[in-house]
Amino acid sequence: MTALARRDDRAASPLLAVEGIDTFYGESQVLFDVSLSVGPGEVLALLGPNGAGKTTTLRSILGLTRPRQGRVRFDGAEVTDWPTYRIARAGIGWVPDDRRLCPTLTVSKNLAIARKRTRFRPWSLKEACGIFSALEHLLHREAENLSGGEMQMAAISRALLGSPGLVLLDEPSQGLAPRIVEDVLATIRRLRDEGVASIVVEQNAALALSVADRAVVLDRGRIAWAGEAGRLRDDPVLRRQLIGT
Ligand SMILES: Nc1ncnc2c1ncn2[C@@H]1O[C@H](COP(=O)(O)OP(=O)(O)OP(=O)(O)O)[C@@H](O)[C@H]1O
Repeated sequence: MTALARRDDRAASPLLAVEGIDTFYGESQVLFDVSLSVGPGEVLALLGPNGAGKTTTLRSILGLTRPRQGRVRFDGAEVTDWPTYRIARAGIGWVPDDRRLCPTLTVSKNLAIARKRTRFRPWSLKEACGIFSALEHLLHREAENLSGGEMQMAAISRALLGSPGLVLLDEPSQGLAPRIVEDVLATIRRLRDEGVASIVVEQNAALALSVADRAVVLDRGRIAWAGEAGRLRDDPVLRRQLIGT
């Protein structure tokens, strides 16, 4: 296959395709035949009640909890069996719900070790500081001394410095002051404008739907609903039925 044909192939298929995955913790099945896709620059809200399987879906995409059935394809390659570091290097960034920075390293060091080159757009430290103006003043602080909001800024910036084509954000608004939540939403919109896709897992469905193009709702490990985010945004009855909010 020529390089041009490969590029055409990539353009025609979704950036990420999760196809019929079943994921287990030990003998306990948590995901049942879950499928979803995300196009380049698209924002997908992944919603559902507590324990529905949202984080497990992100973990399955990253190879942290490997699906037993089904496939995960990213950027034209099947990555289902790849180790997590290779999936990250292919261009998937992760902002976990507990942020997971190295506590004894400075923010600057945390960001430096995350820096990667992928085939996607690179992000500089200066650009990250442009998005989160407070970041510049935090660079020399140890991560363990940051507030929740500061940690979130650092965790999102770390994902950006990995040059992602897709960022997985797990509960990005959790515990944040409204002003920082606004910065996080603005970042997701900026990523979309730059062609970087996101999957946003949120307890706050209204918040995720305010930036999402499409939404998928999980219920007890199964897809309960999938469609345009605007439909859920504009239909509080349907939203209550599906998510309980
Ligand atoms: N490490 C684990 N070992 C065993 N079971 C787990 C583990 N992690 C999660 N589970 C179970 O898997 C199910 C799905 O959990 P998951 O965290 O994916 O849901 P979630 O939709 O992200 O929930 P929440 O919104 O509460 O974070 C739950 O029943 C949970 O108890």
